[in-house]
Amino acid sequence: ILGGYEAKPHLRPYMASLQLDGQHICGGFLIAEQWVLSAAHCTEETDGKVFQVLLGAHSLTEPEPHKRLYRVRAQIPHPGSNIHNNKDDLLLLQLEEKAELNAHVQVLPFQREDRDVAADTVCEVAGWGTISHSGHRPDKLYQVERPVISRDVCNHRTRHDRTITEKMMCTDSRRKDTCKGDSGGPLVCNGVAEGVVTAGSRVCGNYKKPAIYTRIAPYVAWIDSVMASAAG
Ligand SMILES: NCc1cccc(Nc2n[nH]c3ncnc(Nc4cccc(O)c4)c23)c1
Repeated sequence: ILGGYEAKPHLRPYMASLQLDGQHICGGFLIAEQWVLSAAHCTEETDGKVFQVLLGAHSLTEPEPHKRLYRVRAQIPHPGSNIHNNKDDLLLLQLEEKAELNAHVQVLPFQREDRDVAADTVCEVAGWGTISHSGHRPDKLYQVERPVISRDVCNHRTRHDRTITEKMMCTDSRRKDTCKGDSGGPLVCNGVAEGVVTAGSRVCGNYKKPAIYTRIAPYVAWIDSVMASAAG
């Protein structure tokens, strides 16, 4: 997160850190007791290794009550996701067991109605991604508020030039923005997850490249079917 600030500990109890060998790779969030939603691109440089999911954390390294690392039973990328574009950039992770819910570990509701969030709506995004252009990785969760920008503005030829589909949304990226390691985290508008951070052009903090999110509502059928099929 660039231009943001340290989050108040445990006020975002749905936040997940997707880790490999103890290192934070991507964000994610708890959508059900045994399910985390993240971004498919997060599996790109993992050469087939399976993530572990840290829940209940504020600090990545310090011991904290209710902080717990979960093994992952299955990682299911959306069938339409691919390395060449940002389409269908979603990843479902089934935890080895149901997460123990408490004050620090909670599910975040996601938007089920497929309707665009109005431009200028101020939403929040949090993550353990880099907090400087030099790539400084924070130990604590950071967050920032960002206004939604319309798809037409985001698709302008000087911005993302018609690559933003109706299954994506954008927020202003002037100074305050998502960055490396924030992918997979939720864009929360009025307490509801509306989008999932995708890296897009990978640029951070440049107003010419607004932040891009995969909208969740268009994927409700896929999410529900995967969770139902693997249930039990
Ligand atoms: N703002 C959109 C967005 C969301 C999520 C991730 C990303 N960026 C990145 N995703 N993956 C990356 N691998 C290497 N470098 C990256 N960006 C980077 C790193 C240092 C300085 C800087 O100006 C940009 C990214 C960008």
